[in-house]
Amino acid sequence: MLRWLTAGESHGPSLVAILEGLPAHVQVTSDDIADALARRRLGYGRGARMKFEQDQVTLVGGVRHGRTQGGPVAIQVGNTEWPKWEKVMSADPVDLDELASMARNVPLTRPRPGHADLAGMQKYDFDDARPILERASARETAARVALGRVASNFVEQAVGARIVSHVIELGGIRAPAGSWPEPDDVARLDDDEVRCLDPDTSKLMVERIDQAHKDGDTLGGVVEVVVHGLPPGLGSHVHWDRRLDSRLAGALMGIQAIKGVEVGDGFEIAATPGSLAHDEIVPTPEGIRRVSGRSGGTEGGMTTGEILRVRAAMKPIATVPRALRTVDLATGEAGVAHHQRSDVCAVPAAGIVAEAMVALVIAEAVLEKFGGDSVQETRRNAESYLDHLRYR
Ligand SMILES: Cc1cc2nc3c(=O)[nH]c(=O)nc-3n(C[C@H](O)[C@H](O)[C@H](O)COP(=O)(O)O)c2cc1C
Ligand SMILES: C=C(O[C@@H]1CC(C(=O)O)=C[C@@H](OP(=O)(O)O)[C@H]1O)C(=O)O
Repeated sequence: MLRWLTAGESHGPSLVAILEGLPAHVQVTSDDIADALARRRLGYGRGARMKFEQDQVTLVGGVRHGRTQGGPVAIQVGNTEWPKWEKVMSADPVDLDELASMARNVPLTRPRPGHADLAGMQKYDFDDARPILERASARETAARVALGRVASNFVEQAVGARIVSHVIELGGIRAPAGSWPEPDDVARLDDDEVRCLDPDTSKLMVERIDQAHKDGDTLGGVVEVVVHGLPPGLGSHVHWDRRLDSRLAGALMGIQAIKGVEVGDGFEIAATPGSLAHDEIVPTPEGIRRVSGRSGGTEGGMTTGEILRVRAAMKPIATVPRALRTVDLATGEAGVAHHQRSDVCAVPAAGIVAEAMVALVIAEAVLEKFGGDSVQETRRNAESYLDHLRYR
């Protein structure tokens, strides 16, 4: 069983993440993880914080000389902004008079519609949104991306599968259907890119972000994760919680601000007649193949061996500069939501987080199917399964 956990706050000293259950000999370095984190930071539309804050990666357990050892992998992602927040976010008690005088510590009592502020304050009994937003913040996704990189190295080394993503919709602008990124399309973005494959659509998306920025507004969109090279038979039809599509949907929905998930052509398939909705199966010189990929590479909750494709819809950022109506919980009066700064759009970053979540789910499914205490054992088991497949 693969288990993982993250801890840490947005303005804390660091995030920490643990991945338990991975075989030995998975090759991974702190540079690999730093590279994945750099991909998450970039993309047009992110706020000022992405420019000055740095992620500092330390592999603190489970890896020796660039290979996992079979024990839990522990990763720390330090935050270079910590010194500015040391008092406000101190784990130990601090002088309350000094704290009260700090601008950074003004109690946040005007909860933002769309963020975790109000429900969290009600549930956890706080009169300040700070303790809620610190953990709700998508800063935590840096820890998931760090784990996702370890998981995707394992998946690639065990079964040869590669995970990539792209932006297919942003601010209501949709990329032309039908093109998917290739396994090597994992380059970092330039500052003015949105990770959409179509250059003309990219340009329109960037303009849309500029317009939203000018208007004091924020944007959402849709990302698609594509996995190349999976064997058939990961996941299972036999029980709801073993279906791979169900597990992928849960993992993607667990990303901050994701409000919808599709597998393959998802909702569009619901409006298509059955004669056109499914992926017909044909014999080819290379073996049994599907002529199309509408199902997104799963049937019966199992991978089909074709390209896996899942989508996640991200709502617009909740910290809207043109602030939304709320209630000031300190006075009970109507007011507008607190706002200091925010991303205008974080859809390209969400794609990288989605890759990480998919990597963790696939890594778990690979281990369930093939087992192995070393990555070479997993690989042998996977090769043997493929060699003995009755229908290929
Ligand atoms: C990569 C990424 C960056 C985000 N940046 C912001 C941000 O700058 N401001 C904001 O209000 N929400 C941001 N969010 C979304 C909030 O974290 C999210 O809306 C909040 O935690 C409430 O959770 P929910 O939207 O799932 O209900 C971001 C989400 C992601 C995935
Ligand atoms: C720090 C990150 O994202 C943050 C996620 C986030 C939120 O509310 O989710 C709000 C913003 O932080 P702040 O309110 O401090 O400007 C983002 O910058 C990150 O992705 O590393």
